Amino acid sequence: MKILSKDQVYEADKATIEAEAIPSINLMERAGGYAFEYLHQRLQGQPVNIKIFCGIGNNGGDGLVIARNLIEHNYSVTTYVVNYSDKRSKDFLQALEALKGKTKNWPQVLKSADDFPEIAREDLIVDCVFGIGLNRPADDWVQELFQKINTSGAYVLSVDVPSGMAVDRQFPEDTMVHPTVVLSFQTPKLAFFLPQSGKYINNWDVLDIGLDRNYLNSVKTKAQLIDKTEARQMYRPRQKFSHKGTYGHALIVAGSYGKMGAAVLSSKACLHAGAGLTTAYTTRQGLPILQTALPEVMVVTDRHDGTYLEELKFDLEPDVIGIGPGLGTEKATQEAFKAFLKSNKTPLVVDADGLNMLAKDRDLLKLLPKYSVLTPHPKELERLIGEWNDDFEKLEKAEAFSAEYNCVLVCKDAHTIVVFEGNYYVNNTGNPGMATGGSGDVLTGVITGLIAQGYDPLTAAIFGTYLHGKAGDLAVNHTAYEALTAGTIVEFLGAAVLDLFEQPEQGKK
Ligand SMILES: NC(=O)C1=CN([C@@H]2O[C@H](COP(=O)(O)OP(=O)(O)OC[C@H]3O[C@@H](n4cnc5c(N)ncnc54)[C@H](OP(=O)(O)O)[C@@H]3O)[C@@H](O)[C@H]2O)[C@H](O)CC1
Ligand SMILES: [K+]
Repeated sequence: MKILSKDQVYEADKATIEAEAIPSINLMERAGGYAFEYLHQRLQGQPVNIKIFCGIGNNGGDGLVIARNLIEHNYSVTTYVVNYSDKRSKDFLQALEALKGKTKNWPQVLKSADDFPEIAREDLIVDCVFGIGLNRPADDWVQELFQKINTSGAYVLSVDVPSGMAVDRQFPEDTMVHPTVVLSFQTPKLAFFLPQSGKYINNWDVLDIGLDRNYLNSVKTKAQLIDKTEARQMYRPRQKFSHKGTYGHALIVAGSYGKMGAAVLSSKACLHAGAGLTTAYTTRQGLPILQTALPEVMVVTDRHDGTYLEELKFDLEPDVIGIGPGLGTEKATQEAFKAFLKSNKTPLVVDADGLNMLAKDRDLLKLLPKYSVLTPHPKELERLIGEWNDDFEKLEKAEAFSAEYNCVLVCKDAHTIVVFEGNYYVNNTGNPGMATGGSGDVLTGVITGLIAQGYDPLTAAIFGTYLHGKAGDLAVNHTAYEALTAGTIVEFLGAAVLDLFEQPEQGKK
C-alpha cells in the first residue's frame, strides 16, 4: 500500500477537486460523512456521550461535519472548538455554518485550560484538533488538552492523524493525542510506523474518501507498506521439474564459543526459507553441535582449534553468504573477515557481529559487493550511520548510507524498514514477542535462503522481513509474547508461506 507524503495528500486533494469539478467543501463533506458512517456502524445508536474536539482548520472542519451527522442521528454530542488560532479555514467556516443551520447545539469555544470540560472514562472522544497541517508544536494550553484526553482513559478516535503528531517531522515527545484508533484518510502516514510516534498508535484504519484514482494509481511514493498483498506478489512458486540445485547453495558463516546457537538458528531458518543446500562455516568446536542439531546442514570448519573464527576460507562456490551471527569481534576474526571481503565476490547478507566489524573498520564497507543486504538493529544501525536526533533524520541517514555503499539496509524495529535507492519498504508484520535473542539470526537465515533461491537482494530483504514477522505472528497464537522464542519463529516459517494464500476472514484484516 502506498504511503503518501503530506504534500502528496494535498496534491491528491487538488487532483480530486479538479477531476470532479467540485468545491473543496464537498470533499470535506464526503470525508466527514464517511468518518461518521464508520462511527455509526460501530455505535449503532448507543447512548454514549461523544465529545468532539475540533481545531480551526480542515481537520476541525471534518470534526464539525461528523458532529452534524451524529446530531442528526440523535447521538448525544458536545462539540468544542479549540481556538488555537484566528485563521479559520474557509471550509471550516462553511462546515460551522452548516452545523449551526441544523441544530441549536452549537460548539463551545475553548480559549484556555480554564475552559476545558471534564472528560469521563465512559466518554467517546473524537479528536479533530490538528490534522496533517500541524507544522509547529502546539501551544502549551493545547498540549494540556491532549494530556487531559490521554489521562482520561476514554476511548479516543483520532481523525486522519492523532492531533499533535506531525507527519513529516518529529516534535518533542509526549505532545500528541494517544489514540485508541486512528481513522486515517486514504493512506496511512509514515509516522505511524516510526517508534517515536508509532509507540502511541496501536490501531489504525484507512478510510477511502474517494480521492482521485488516476492520481493515486500514478503517484510514486517514497514509502510503501508491505502487507500480505504485496508479499504474495513477491512469492516465487517452486517448479515441478526442479532439484536442490535449482534453489541454490547458501553458506552461513556464524558462531563462536557460547554462541553456536546463532549458527544453528540462522542455518535452520535458511533451510526453512527454502534454500536447496545450506552449509554452515564455523569453528571446529561447532561441528558436533551443528551436525547434531541440523542433520540437513553441511558443515565446514576453520582449520584452527580456537573458540572463534581465525580464518574464513572454504572450497565451495555458494550462491550467497549470510555472515555475522554469533561471530564475536575478536581481532583474529576481524582480520579473517577483512581478508575474506578483499577477495569475495559472492552476494552477502551481513548481520550482528559482521555489522559491528564493519562499523569498527569502515574501510571494509567499501569492500562489500554491490547490493549486499545489511540487517542492523537500532544499536547496530547507530554504529553504522551515527546518532540521529529523530526518526525522520534516522531514515535520511540510512538512505544516504545505503546510497553511499550501494547496499540494501534492513533497519530492524517494530516496523522494520528496508531502505534502498531512496525508497522505504515498511513492514507490517511482527510483534513484541519477537524481541528475543536469536530472532535476528533467524531473519539473516531467511533472507540468505531467499537469495539462494534466486530472489534479488531487495525482494529477499522485503519478503524475508515480512515472512519472519508473519511467522512470529502465527507462532504467538500458540504462546504468549513472553514465551515466544527464535526457535519457534523458525518452526512457523512454513505456515507464514502458506498464509500468503489464505483469504482473510470476513471483517478481519
Ligand atoms: N485529502 C484529504 O485527506 C482531505 C483532508 N481533509 C482534512 O484536512 C486536514 C488538513 O487540513 P489543514 O487545514 O491543512 O490543516 P490542520 O487542520 O491540520 O491545521 C490547520 C492549521 O493550523 C495551523 N497550525 C499548524 N500548526 C499549528 C500550531 N502548532 N499552532 C497553531 N496553528 C497551527 C496551520 O496554519 P498556519 O497558516 O498557521 O501555519 C494549519 O493550516 C487533514 O488532516 C484532513 O483531516 C479534508 O477535510 C478532506 C480532504
Ligand atoms: K486529528
